[in-house]
Amino acid sequence: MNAALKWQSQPRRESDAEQIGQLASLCLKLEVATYPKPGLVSHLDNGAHADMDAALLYLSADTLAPFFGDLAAAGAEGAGMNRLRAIGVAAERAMMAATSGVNTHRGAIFGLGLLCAAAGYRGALGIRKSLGELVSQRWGDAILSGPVSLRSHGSVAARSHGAGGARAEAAGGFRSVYDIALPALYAARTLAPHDEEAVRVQTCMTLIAEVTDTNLLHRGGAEGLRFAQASASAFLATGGVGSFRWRERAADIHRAFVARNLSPGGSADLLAMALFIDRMER
Ligand SMILES: CC(C)(COP(=O)(O)OP(=O)(O)OC[C@H]1O[C@@H](n2cnc3c(N)ncnc32)[C@H](O[C@H]2O[C@H](COP(=O)(O)OP(=O)(O)OP(=O)(O)O)[C@@H](O)[C@H]2O)[C@@H]1O)[C@@H](O)C(=O)NCCC(=O)NCCS
Ligand SMILES: Nc1ncnc2[nH]cnc12
Repeated sequence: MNAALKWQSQPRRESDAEQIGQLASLCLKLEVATYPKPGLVSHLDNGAHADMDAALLYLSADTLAPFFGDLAAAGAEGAGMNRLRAIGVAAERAMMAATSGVNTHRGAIFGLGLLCAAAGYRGALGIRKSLGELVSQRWGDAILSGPVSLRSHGSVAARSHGAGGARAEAAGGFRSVYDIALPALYAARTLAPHDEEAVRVQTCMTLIAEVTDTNLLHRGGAEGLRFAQASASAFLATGGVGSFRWRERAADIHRAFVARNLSPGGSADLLAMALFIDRMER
């Protein structure tokens, strides 16, 4: 792995907004520096994306670091959802300007941004609750009653298929991260000790197998989502990253997603959020 992507020191005081922002940005980069992730962009190829590559995702992650810091600072000051939303919208605008209009991290700005706000809030109050629980308790109602874009790919897919997407995930306290991703990540550290990239692949596959990812619905409909979930489940059922030649099998699945133009962008975001929570709640 690139030396620049190694963990720096953990935020010393959880209220240190700038460090929280840097950590969030680093988690986005670690997600990118993970191969094979089915259909997704990595440092090795662009997956099912004609308009994105790893350099663009790293640039996007760098652009977002100060906004994540601002969200942590706002959380520490007890900000309500309106203020967080204004910072989130400014971050989306900065991302679009930096990427010349490519949606690299809209979902991650939302989820990771709320977790940064919760980290700031938790540090300021000096309490020990989980970040997901804090997001749900402090901002959950406002997240669900806030404005919804009727035209976004996600909201169209959500309406057609009854999926909750990024909003329901956050309002519910990120159950996909706490109940799916983190247990997979901890178990993978036993399956593949000393190989954090393998740990991230196993966590990503587990998320794809279990989450209703609105990007998969948008690109492949219900059939695309079923194919993606079945492929990831089969990888896990035959030993995942603990099995012989797992890299080849994961790369085969990656190619099958690319051939079908499937990309689980929501699962990529949830992987980055799991890495963030793993560091912050250790
Ligand atoms: C709440 C918003 C995020 C609006 O969301 P939207 O209405 O679009 O609804 P969702 O589908 O729910 O999700 C948006 C993004 O979240 C990621 N995602 C998908 N499924 C899930 C899930 N189950 N749980 C959590 N997160 C999920 C996903 O983002 C990633 O994929 C994007 C790239 O994918 P790509 O395939 O390129 O997609 P497109 O560009 O759409 O299509 P193509 O043209 O390429 O085919 C990338 O963004 C990843 O991050 C979903 O896309 C939000 O916008 C909002 O309300 N914002 C306001 C700001 C705010 O309130 N902030 C709060 C404080 S920070
Ligand atoms: N690695 C990745 N590939 C494609 N879309 C993404 N959105 C967030 N991370 C992504």
